[in-house]
Amino acid sequence: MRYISTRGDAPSLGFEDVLLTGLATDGGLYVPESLPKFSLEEIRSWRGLSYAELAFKVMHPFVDDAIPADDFRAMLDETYNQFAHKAVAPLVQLDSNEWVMELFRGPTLAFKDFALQLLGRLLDYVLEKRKQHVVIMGATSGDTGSAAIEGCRHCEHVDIFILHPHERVSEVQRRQMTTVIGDNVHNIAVKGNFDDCQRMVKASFGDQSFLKGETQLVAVNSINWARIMAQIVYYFQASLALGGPDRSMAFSVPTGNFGDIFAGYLAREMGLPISQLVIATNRNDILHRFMSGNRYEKQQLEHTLSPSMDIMVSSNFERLLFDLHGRDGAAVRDLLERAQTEAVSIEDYRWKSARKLFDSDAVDDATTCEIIREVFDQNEYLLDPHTAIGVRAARNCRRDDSVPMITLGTAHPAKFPDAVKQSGMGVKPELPHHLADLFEREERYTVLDDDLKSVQDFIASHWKSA
Ligand SMILES: Cc1ncc(COP(=O)(O)O)c(C=O)c1O
Ligand SMILES: N[C@@H](CCOP(=O)(O)O)C(=O)O
Repeated sequence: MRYISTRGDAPSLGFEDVLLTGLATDGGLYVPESLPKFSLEEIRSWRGLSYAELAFKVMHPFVDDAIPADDFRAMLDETYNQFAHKAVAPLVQLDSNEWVMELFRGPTLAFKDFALQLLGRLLDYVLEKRKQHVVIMGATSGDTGSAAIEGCRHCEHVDIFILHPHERVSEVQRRQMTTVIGDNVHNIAVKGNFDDCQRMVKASFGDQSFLKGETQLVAVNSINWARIMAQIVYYFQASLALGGPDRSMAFSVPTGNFGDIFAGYLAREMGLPISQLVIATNRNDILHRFMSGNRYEKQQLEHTLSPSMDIMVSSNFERLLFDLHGRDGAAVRDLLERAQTEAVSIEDYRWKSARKLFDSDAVDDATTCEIIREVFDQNEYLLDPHTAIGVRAARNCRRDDSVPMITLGTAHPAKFPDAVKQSGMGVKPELPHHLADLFEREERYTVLDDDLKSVQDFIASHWKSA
């Protein structure tokens, strides 16, 4: 399997190199040159497989011969055996034909564990083979950071630097990152927002001279293809559990960086019958505005009760635009360069083809609280604010009641006790046992200005060999 850039002007890479990359040299994102396609018969034959076995079927074509099949299987077993539920991604029914897929049963309580616990193992494997050291640089609005740290903290050949927006993540999220004390773990609180953090990460991938050629950067954000690849699997899992592929499914996806929903789009392209994908955003609704009116226009980023989705520049939207433009990298580059400074649209027929599959909704904080209360009253089931946005959008956008509607439950409510409290809920979501003493643990992090040079100087002077 070869991977090509969405901007059409970077060398194609194999899986191992794509794993060790962030942005392509032309500033684009890597995507598979062609997607594996599965027949309904083949998908049907996967009924009854364990999550790890299913993950192997779905992901192996992407990994190809870069990792021997038995080694890859062992990594998948290890990764998904550490989840707290036997089903790994259990489904909870809210109403007739309405479901939440709980993606928060991994060690750091968010969907990021599905890819990042695997990514840590993949990196360890490849770096050990190459005897190579790398510096991981990632941006987080709260969840990627802790999952990446958990996934990579034991990697011998890695230093990990995670940038989070200072005072803009929940206290639980911050502590999940900053209480992991290790010589190779570095948390930076940036006086800015998530977009500022992500901008610095991308700029650093574009020019790595601050590392003086002594090591290289690797991405843990969903700009790294391996993240998207691992997130495709649970769409197959949910569908198979509810009668797929012999019936079509709809998914509602709490969306920020557009990685999770792009994985759903790929599952469909690979042959899984999906009739609807709902983009569920908070007030930072650039994607909803684009889907409703074909106008892609950045606005001021707002702080909401769903902080992990406080994102304006959704990296993976570029991967969808690439497909919408017939994989014309030059057209994508031109569009995104213009989008830096002005509102942009795409040709009507391209936009309409996106609209055939994607619906969208934007949910404000008051409505988020309302839906948390409503679902708790009806089902005695506590939603986190991100999942609540997904449930609300699912209900608003549903096209066909006979099609199962599955909302991706992207985080555990215990990560956001303040939002739960603001919803007027009398219940306090408990942290699971392994995090019960989180508030007593020592924290370590460095606060820096929103300044690229300060961040790069910090990294240059703190990675192991520096
Ligand atoms: C809890 C939660 N829900 C939803 C999202 C949005 O996912 P994506 O960025 O893949 O669109 C994120 C962060 O990305 C998240 O942490
Ligand atoms: N919500 C994310 C933001 C980063 O998204 P990613 O999927 O590209 O890593 C977070 O919690 O950090």
